[in-house]
Amino acid sequence: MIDFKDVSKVYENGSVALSHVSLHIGKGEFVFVVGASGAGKSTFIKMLSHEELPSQGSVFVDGIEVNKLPKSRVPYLRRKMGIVFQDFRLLPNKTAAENVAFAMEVIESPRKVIKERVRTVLDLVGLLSKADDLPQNLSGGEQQRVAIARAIVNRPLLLIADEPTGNLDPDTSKDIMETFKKINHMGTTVLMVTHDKQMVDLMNKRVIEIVDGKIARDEQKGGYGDED
Ligand SMILES: Nc1ncnc2c1ncn2[C@@H]1O[C@H](COP(=O)(O)OP(=O)(O)OP(=O)(O)O)[C@@H](O)[C@H]1O
Repeated sequence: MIDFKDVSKVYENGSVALSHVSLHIGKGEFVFVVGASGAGKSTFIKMLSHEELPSQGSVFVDGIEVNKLPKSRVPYLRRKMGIVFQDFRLLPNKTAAENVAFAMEVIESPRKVIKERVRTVLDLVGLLSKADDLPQNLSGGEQQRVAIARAIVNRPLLLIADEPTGNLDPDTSKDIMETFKKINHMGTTVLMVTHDKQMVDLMNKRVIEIVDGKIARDEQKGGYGDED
């Protein structure tokens, strides 16, 4: 699903964000990416969506060599992934259902399919009863559920989450994590950047730790580690 082959990233100002990273993530895995602030986690994720390109090495997603992809094919690559952010990023003047539907409208899905699929994913994340509510009338956890529904509505192979529980309390975070687990069990590969030690320790999944742009640890059924 994901392959990094000796990937380094040096930004224009000389910051070394990734240094000789090689790894493989298989289809259907659930992987946490942890590490201190500035370690290179966001850069790692940006390599997958072609938001940043490596200075050296190759990045493969579902057989596509991302670093060689022409700009015109980037939307095709991005359709393979759904992304969830810490700050939800919902459209404030659209309801929960409309926010989710929007992700299908932009790829011109037929209206009937949109209607059915939006209901299915809102049901999956447990928010069908709030389909017609605006984000401002939803709790943080509910807003994040809408964001997750939006990220999966086009059935991506890969779900990327960048600090998805960063703004949520521990109980809500636990519920959100259960939702990711459910989506993973349905076959979607999940890659999650987090500082949430409690969640990583609880989930008992693969943990990749980045320190100063290098993979310092790659452990199956790992914990968060010592640093905070
Ligand atoms: N656009 C950029 N231009 C220059 N340097 C950058 C850029 N983006 C990141 N960096 C640098 O690259 C290094 C890795 O940054 P990155 O954002 O990937 O870390 P991170 O682990 O995601 O941090 P955080 O947990 O704080 O989000 C840092 O030294 C950062 O200052």
